[in-house]
Amino acid sequence: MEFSAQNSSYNNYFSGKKGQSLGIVRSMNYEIPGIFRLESGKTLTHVRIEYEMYGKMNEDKSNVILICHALTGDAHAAGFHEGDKKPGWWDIVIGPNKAFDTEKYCIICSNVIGGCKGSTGPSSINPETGKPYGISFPIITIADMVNAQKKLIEHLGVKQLYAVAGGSMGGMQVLQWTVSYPEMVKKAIAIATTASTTPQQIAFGAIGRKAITDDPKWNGGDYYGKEIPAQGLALARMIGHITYLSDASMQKKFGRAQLAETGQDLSKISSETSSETFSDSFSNFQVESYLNHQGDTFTKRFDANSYLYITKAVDFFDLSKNGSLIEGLSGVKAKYLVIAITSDWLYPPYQSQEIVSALTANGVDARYEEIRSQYGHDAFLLEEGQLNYLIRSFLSQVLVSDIMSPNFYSISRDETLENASMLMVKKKVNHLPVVSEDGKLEGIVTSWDITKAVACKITELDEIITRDVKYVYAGEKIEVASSIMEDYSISALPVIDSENRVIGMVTSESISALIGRYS
Ligand SMILES: CC(=O)SCCNC(=O)CCNC(=O)[C@H](O)C(C)(C)COP(=O)(O)OP(=O)(O)OC[C@H]1O[C@@H](n2cnc3c(N)ncnc32)[C@H](O)[C@@H]1OP(=O)(O)O
Ligand SMILES: N[C@@H](CCO)C(=O)O
Repeated sequence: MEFSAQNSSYNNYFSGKKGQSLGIVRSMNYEIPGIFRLESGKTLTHVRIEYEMYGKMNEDKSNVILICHALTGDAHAAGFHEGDKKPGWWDIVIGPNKAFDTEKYCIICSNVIGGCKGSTGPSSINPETGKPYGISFPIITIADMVNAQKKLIEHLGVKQLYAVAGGSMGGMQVLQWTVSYPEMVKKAIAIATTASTTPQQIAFGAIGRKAITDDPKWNGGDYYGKEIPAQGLALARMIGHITYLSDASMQKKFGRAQLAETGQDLSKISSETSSETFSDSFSNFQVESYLNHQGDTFTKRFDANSYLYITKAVDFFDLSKNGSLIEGLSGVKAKYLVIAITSDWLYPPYQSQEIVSALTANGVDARYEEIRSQYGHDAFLLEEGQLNYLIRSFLSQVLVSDIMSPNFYSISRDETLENASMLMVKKKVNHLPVVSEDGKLEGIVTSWDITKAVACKITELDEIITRDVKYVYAGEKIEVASSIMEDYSISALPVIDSENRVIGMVTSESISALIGRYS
C-alpha cells in the first residue's frame, strides 16, 4: 500500500547489485510411488512430477522456497535450457542476487499435475490402457496439485518450506498449501490471485473451453497422434490473453495501428476481399495480428485437454467454508505477503484485500501491497523492479517469533533466591522472567542480579527483581528486539502476548546466529 515507484528503497534496488542469470538449468522428474488419491476419490498410479531446482539446500533444508506456476506455466521458472533464447517464465525474480536469491535459497518449481510439461496429465499414457488418457483423465483440483507437490517436497527430505510463492493460479496453490499443510509453510507470497474463483473468472474459462470442445478436431478429447484442435485452442488463448492485459496496455502497445499492407485503405480491403481472404482482410489491426500470434504460438506449446482440466481446477477453487473465508483460512499459520496489481481486472485488488482481511481476522500476520502497473494481470510476470523489491523485503524480514525460544524457564516472585540461582545453573540460563500464577510478566532476574545479591548479602528474591522489565511482542521485527537490547545493554528479552503473558525468550545469541543464516 505504501509502495511508490519513487520510493527510495525501490530505487536502491536498482543502484545495488543487479541480479544475474542462472545460466543453463535442467529439468528433473520424480514418480510418486504407489497410488495417488485425488480429492474426487479417484486414483492415479505412476504419477510423474517434472521439476527444476536452483541453488543449494542448506544442511537442515530450511532454506527451500517452492514456486508455483500459473495456468499455462511449467517447471522451467528460471535460467536457460540448452539452446533456448528465452529464459524461464520468472527469471526476472529468480537467480543470484534477485529476490528469490539462489545464493541464499534453494528454489524448486514443479509442473502441476494435469499439465502437459512433463507432469502427469491428460496427454500422458494411461498405464492401464497403454494409450493417452484424454478425457478419461480424472478431474483434478488445486488441492490435488498441492498434494502432488507435497509428495515431491517430502521425497526431497524437506520438512518445512521457508516460503511458497506464485501468481494467479500459482497464488491459489500458495493459499491451498497454507490451508492444507499449515505447519509446512513459514512464509507465503500470493500475487494477483483470489481465494474463491468469481463468476466472471469462471465465465472466461467457460468460453475458452467451449472454443476447444466445439472444434471438430477436438474429437471428444481423442486427437493424440492426429491433428490437434488448434483453432479452438488458439481461440481459447486469444480470449484468455485479452484478460491478462489492460485497456491501457493495449492502447500503449497498439493504439489503433493497422498492418502496413492494408492501412486505412477501405476500398482496397473491399475490392480484394474474397471468401478465401475474408479472414485476413478483416484482421487488419495490429491488435488482431498480435492476438493471432499469441493464439498460434500457444498451440505449439500447450495441450488442449490440459487447458480444459486446469481451467476447470481453477473454477472449482474456493477456500471459503460455510460461506466464510475467515473460517476457510482459520488454520493458516504462515506469514503472508499478498500482492495485487492496480490494473488487473481479471483478479482485481479487492480479491487480494479480501484474503488479507480474512487472514488478519484470524490473527495471521498478513501484509497487503500493490504493484502499480498498466500491464494488467500479467504484470506479475513483467514488473521486475517492484516484484524484486516487495518479495526481497518480505523474505528477508525476520520477526521475533521466527527466532524466539518457546521453551523457556520462569520463576514466581515467592520463590527463594537460592532456588532461582539453582534453576539458572541447572538450566544454563542467565535470565529468568518472573511471572504471576497466570503466566503474566512481573519482572526479570538475571545471573548478574544474583551475583550482586550474594555480594550484598541480600537473601530475598523479591528484593532483586527488576520490575521495569523490557519486553517485545512476537510479531515485532527482529530489529526492534535488537535495538532494545543495545539501548539498555541487555542480552535477553521476554516475549509477551497481548495479555502480557510470557510466551518465549529472545536472546542476543539467537539474533547473532541470524547473521550466518540470512546474510
Ligand atoms: C505464468 C506462468 O507460470 S508461465 C506462463 C507465462 N507465459 C505466457 O503466458 C506466455 C505468453 N504470454 C505472454 O507473452 C505475455 O504477454 C508475457 C507477459 C509473458 C509477455 O509480455 P510482453 O513481454 O509484454 O510481450 P508481448 O505481450 O508484447 O508479446 C510479445 C510477442 O508478441 C509478438 N507481437 C507483438 N506485437 C505484435 C503484432 N502487432 N503482431 C503480431 N505479433 C506481435 C512479438 O513478436 C512477441 O512474439 P514472441 O513471444 O513469439 O517472441
Ligand atoms: N499468462 C499467464 C497468466 C495466466 O493467469 C499464463 O498463461 O499462465
